[in-house]
Amino acid sequence: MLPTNVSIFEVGARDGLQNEVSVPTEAKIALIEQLADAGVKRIEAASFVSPKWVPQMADSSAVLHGIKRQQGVVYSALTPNLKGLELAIAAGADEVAIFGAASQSFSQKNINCSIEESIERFIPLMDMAKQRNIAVRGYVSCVLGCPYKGEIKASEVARVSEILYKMGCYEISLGDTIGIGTANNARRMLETVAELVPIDKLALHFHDTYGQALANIQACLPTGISVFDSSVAGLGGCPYAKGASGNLASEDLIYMLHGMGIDTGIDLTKLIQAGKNISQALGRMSASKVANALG
Ligand SMILES: CC(C)(COP(=O)([O-])OP(=O)([O-])OC[C@H]1O[C@@H](n2cnc3c(N)ncnc32)[C@H](O)[C@@H]1OP(=O)([O-])[O-])[C@@H](O)C(=O)NCCC(=O)NCCSC(=O)C[C@@](C)(O)CC(=O)[O-]
Repeated sequence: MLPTNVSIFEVGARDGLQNEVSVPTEAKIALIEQLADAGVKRIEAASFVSPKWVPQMADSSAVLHGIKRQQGVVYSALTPNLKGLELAIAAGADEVAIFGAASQSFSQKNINCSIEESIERFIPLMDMAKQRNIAVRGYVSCVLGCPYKGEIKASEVARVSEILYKMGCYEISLGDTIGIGTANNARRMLETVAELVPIDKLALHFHDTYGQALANIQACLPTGISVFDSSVAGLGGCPYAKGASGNLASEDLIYMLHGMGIDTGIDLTKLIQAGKNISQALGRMSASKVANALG
């Protein structure tokens, strides 16, 4: 059975803008406020990682301090370690996310340590988050393939996901970092992970590099999965996955879901405008087909 409503986790301001030319802090703040105005309830707004690694996110504290917050909206931030968590708390993040990978090579390139070392690094972060009552989301990258290693076993994705879940992450977002998956293997991977982590604790985070993200989501919907990450205007990519395009465009996802009678609580017209505004600030066309067709 298909869900009647789903939750959209908007990652454009983080996953999107981390891989675009730097945009002014004011433009990031305007984007986040416009997303909230469009009815988006979960917004990844910042990333407290090393500014040497990802300079585009160096103004994360100013972004979180600068936004006018809307009640009922959760503003989240990426945190790779304890230092990141401390900075995120000081900036007023409502929740944070840790990020691991199902590929050793990607883990090394992205966070400079092995999968096992990353888990060790997350332990004090999880302890402090618990003490401070901050919810933690977990990402697993490379769930359908790795830019360095190639094929990734679904059993490895399930293993890492279960570890993050058991450590206390309230939700595990499964990242097809390079957008390489196709419908049948996306569904098989999800079903394998769901043997170890309840389906209502999982989210899908599909990049659209090969134009497969919508088809993959549609193939996964009958499993009962109901949380999807997407990026307004299809912003972004991943700095440690060369050639990866942005996440699935939120406008395209919402158009499809509404067309299927699945509610998201998001005003598509306002969302398209938010996407147009940030695309303009970046000096490029939106990567959303729906935004371009309706605009
Ligand atoms: C994890 C580290 C920090 C390890 O980096 P490292 O160099 O191994 O760490 P370190 O502990 O030796 O620290 C090096 C320097 O960074 C500083 N530092 C250390 N931590 C922080 C922090 N939190 N905030 C600010 N500064 C920090 C630290 O203070 C030190 O500064 P220095 O003494 O040289 O001046 C680094 O590898 C890093 O920042 N990586 C982040 C890479 C990244 O952001 N990737 C993109 C996000 S993941 C993604 O997009 C995938 C996802 C989630 O969307 C899902 C998908 O699509 O698959």
